[in-house]
Order: sequence, then structure tokens, then C-alpha cells
Amino acid sequence: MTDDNNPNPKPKKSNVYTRTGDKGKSSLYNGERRSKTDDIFNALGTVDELSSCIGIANHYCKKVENGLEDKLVEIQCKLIEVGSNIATPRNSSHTSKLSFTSFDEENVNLLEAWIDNLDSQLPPLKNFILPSGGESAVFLHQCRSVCRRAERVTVPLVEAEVAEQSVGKYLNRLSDFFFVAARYAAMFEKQIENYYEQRRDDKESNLVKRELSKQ
Ligand SMILES: Nc1ncnc2c1ncn2[C@@H]1O[C@H](COP(=O)(O)OP(=O)(O)OP(=O)(O)O)[C@@H](O)[C@H]1O
Repeated sequence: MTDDNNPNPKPKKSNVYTRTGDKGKSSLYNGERRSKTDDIFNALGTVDELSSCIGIANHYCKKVENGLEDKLVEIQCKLIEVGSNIATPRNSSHTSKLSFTSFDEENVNLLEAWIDNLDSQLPPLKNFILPSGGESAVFLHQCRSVCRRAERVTVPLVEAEVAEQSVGKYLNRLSDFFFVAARYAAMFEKQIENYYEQRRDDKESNLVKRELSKQ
């Protein structure tokens, strides 16, 4: 019997897996093979994790149409470019690959403009915020803290001139964006934001709850 007549043909092998990474090594964008324990893969993996968190946050932002949706997708695209920069060591890659994966500092300026715009609408902050404020806000806070970890694991690569400085700046500014975006999302949904307030009398709770109101 030929394959054409087989009622249950085996599906064609997927190219999702090549098995080349089974022994714990993988490829950088310049073709170099390194252990998956390398700092570069740690940073790439953390940036990828951040993008997944943004996907969750955006799922909730879309439900309420709070206006952050397009920005979050735009950031996910930029994180692909951050990953390409990290995966192409500045100090050991061909010039053509370097220029193709350069990360434009203009991306940082755009984030700053978004931060300024959102922050100008928020009430000023006097206390530490506890991640709170509804579904969109809490996932945006998670994005903020995962982003800070992505920054921590990327900084040594920037210091070693493996990744560009613009990438370090972008991740640093991005956690600030998530902070204001989380507060904005809570305000948009008229949710309660929880704050920590230091009290002298330790019988009293440190928790303060406040609804955010538009400035
Ligand atoms: N564990 C990991 N953490 C972060 N980045 C990774 C990891 N594994 C691979 N990568 C990066 O992501 C790219 C795609 O990953 P993929 O899983 O296809 O690679 P692989 O494990 O080397 O291959 P395969 O899964 O086909 O055996 C790799 O080329 C590498 O740059």
C-alpha cells in the first residue's frame, strides 16, 4: 500500500523541534553555540517571560478597553528587537548582523512620552503601592516586577558590551511604564488601590485603601 492510500498517514514532522538543543546548548543569532545556562539565554528567556506576562495583562485590558492595548502589543514587538540585540553579541558578531539588530534609542523616548501622558492624569503618589487595583492593574504590576528582573539579568550584558546601552535603558524605562500603566488601569476601572503606610502604633494596620480619581 502506498502512503496515498494509507487512511492514517503519519503527520509530517514539525519544524518546531530540531532536537539540536537537547544537549543543553543553543544558537545565538550570529550562529555561535552556547550552553543554555549562559547569561545571554538567561536574559533572552526573561524577556520572553515578560512578553508572556504582557499577553496576560493585555487580555484583561482588552476586556475593559482601557486604551493600553495597542501600547502593550507595540511593547511586545519591541521586546523581540531587545531579544535580537541580546542574542547578537556586540563584541563578537559580524557588522552586518550588528547593524540589523541595533536597538534604536528613540524607543526609549517613545516610552517616556507614554509615561508622561499617563502620569499627568494620575493623582500624586505619597506611599508605597501594594500591587492591587483590579485584574488589568495587578497583571501590569506583575509585568513591572518581571521587567525589573529582565533588567537585572541584562545589565551585566550591557556592562560587558554584549548588549547595547539602549536595551538597558529601554528595560529600565519599561518598568516605569508598567508602574504608571497599572495605576492608570486601576483608575480607569474605578478600582481600589492599596497602599502601605508606616504606623507608629503597631496595633494598627499598615494598609490604606483608596479609590483613584482622575486628576
Ligand atoms: N531555554 C532557553 N531560554 C532562552 N532562550 C532559549 C532557550 N533555548 C533556546 N533559546 C533561544 O531561542 C531560540 C529558539 O529556541 P529553540 O527551542 O528552537 O532552540 P533549541 O532548544 O536550540 O532547539 P530545539 O528546541 O529545536 O531542540 C534559540 O535559537 C535560542 O537563541
